[in-house]
Amino acid sequence: MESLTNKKCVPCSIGAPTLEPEEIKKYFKSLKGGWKVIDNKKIEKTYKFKDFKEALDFTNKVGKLAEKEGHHPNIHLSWGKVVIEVWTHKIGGLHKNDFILAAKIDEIES
Ligand SMILES: C[C@H](O)[C@H](O)[C@H]1CNC2=NC(N)=NC(=O)C2=N1
Repeated sequence: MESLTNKKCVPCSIGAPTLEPEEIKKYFKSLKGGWKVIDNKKIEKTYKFKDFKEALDFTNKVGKLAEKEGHHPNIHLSWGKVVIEVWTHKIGGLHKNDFILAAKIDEIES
């Protein structure tokens, strides 16, 4: 499968189907390590940093990426740590967009 980082998030409409478990497995395999699938409804990863400022810088870069992609994670910022959760709120589950965004977050140089 072509790298997810070469793809762009596309607007998805209400009522679009969520990914089936087999599809989730397929896209999950192409992500870097550290991601977890939660109840086949969302994906989550914890990033560690040396202090609050580095965690905040990373958070801001994720925010900029999300705005560019038009697809947004939940971001939990604390001292030395950022927890990223990704799912498609509009459909209440996972969409290919979530894996594209996750792959691009992993490309961010902290
Ligand atoms: C209008 C706007 O494009 C939509 O609400 C987008 C924004 N970013 C989004 N991000 C995520 N994760 N899920 C959505 O359903 C979603 N919808």
